[in-house]
Amino acid sequence: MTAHATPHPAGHTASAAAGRPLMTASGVEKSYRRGIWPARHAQAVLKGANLELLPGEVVGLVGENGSGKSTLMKVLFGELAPDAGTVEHVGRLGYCPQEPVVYERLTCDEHFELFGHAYRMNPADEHTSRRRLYETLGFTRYAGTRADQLSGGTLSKLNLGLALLADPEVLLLDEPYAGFDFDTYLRFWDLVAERRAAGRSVLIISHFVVDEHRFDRIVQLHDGTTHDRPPHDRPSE
Ligand SMILES: Nc1ncnc2c1ncn2[C@@H]1O[C@H](COP(=O)(O)OP(=O)(O)OP(=O)(O)O)[C@@H](O)[C@H]1O
Repeated sequence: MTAHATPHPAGHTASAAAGRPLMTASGVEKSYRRGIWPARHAQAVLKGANLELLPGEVVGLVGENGSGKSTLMKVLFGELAPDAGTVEHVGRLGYCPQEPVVYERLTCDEHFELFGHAYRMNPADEHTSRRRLYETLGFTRYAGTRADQLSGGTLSKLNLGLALLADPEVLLLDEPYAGFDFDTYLRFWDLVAERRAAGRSVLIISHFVVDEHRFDRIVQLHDGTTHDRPPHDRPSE
């Protein structure tokens, strides 16, 4: 369950109103141990990555396969501890991992109920949010279906819905729309636009150049460090 959210510390709204970053990562380093003895070695994936997410910003995280995008996102969410560096955030975090983390035997409704409890939402708010997510993402008819009987695309909708349930200040999405049909894909971007308008921050790992105009800013991960993508590398709109 912690794959999708963290509790809600006090004082989050004041910071968003002041326009201070909702998330700041500085000097993040992370290595993985690889191989078996005597060839065991550490592979440095992040070598001082920095990231700042401001209220109302939708930021794209790009980089070639294996550059460390998912690793950075896991560190931002707190699923992985960095070897060095700091990550701070304000308010609630929503996280949509690349591989859906769900309970096979629970229905979609039961997932929302469970996550609503974990977020300490009151049941009426949870129901309203759940209904809206079913409608927006188009999977109301699967409310009573168990996760192990869902198609890949519907599972992705549930994964995203759980990350959005509690209206998090910071939303971290790891390739969230890979399995979506075109209508859902467009509705996904409507949801993202709503979050921007509400002063929330969204970080999205994306491989699609055609989506780059939808971001306010693009951060590229290369050789373990983050770089702002220069405007001239962006496609014309
Ligand atoms: N748990 C792990 N143990 C060891 N190595 C790992 C682990 N997770 C990732 N790696 C390695 O770290 C590097 C970065 O992986 P990561 O998944 O963060 O990259 P990515 O940019 O998200 O890739 P992609 O675009 O293919 O999704 C890769 O070389 C990968 O093999």
